[in-house]
Amino acid sequence: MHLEGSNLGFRYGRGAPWIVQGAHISIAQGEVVGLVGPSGSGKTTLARLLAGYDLPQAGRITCDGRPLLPGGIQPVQLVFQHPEKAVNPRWRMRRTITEGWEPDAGFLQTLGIEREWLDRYPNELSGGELQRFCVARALGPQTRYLIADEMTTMLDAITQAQIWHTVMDIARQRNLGILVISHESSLIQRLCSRVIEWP
Ligand SMILES: Nc1ncnc2c1ncn2[C@@H]1O[C@H](COP(=O)(O)OP(=O)(O)OP(=O)(O)O)[C@@H](O)[C@H]1O
Repeated sequence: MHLEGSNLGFRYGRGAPWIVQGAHISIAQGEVVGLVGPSGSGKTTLARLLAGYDLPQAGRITCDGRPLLPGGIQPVQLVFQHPEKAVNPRWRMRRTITEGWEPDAGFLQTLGIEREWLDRYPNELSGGELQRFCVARALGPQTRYLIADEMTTMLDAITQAQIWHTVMDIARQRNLGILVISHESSLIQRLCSRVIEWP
């Protein structure tokens, strides 16, 4: 069982330079893989392809042997650096969190989400509080692979450690594959059993 991209090619429009070209990547179920590389080299672009946000113009992506399907609940979930861009500002957090699945109180507690935050709007939460919701939302029962693109970069060290501790626990229990994209080499070393140098 793998999340796999083969011979991937992607560019932002015809005539634009190829950002991803001839790329192969494979993440096994249960594996935690780091992806490191210079700024602007296409890591987020690759993450978006692997999560089905954009379609590659060349190559193919499979998740546990099957192509990613548009719409519906996705087995590959992507969490970005900026949670405020990933939520609907007009929805209270209860609606955002239950859009894809209904985590119980115990699950929310493991991510340090307080019950009264559910009635707030995104702009009434700190970045770290909001990112906990984005992480919770991404960890529904259908999730097989998580792509963490600078997921905790903007958080303080304690919050970062708490979130990763919980995510790694859940990943172990459910045998999730994780791709960790980060410029923080200490984080990558701590979490990952394998590191891909990009491009
Ligand atoms: N929507 C877009 N339209 C056009 N070009 C884009 C778009 N998004 C990204 N790019 C360009 O694609 C290239 C790769 O960007 P990407 O965000 O994938 O890099 P990255 O490796 O994740 O960078 P960083 O480490 O700084 O986050 C950059 O040159 C960027 O300017």
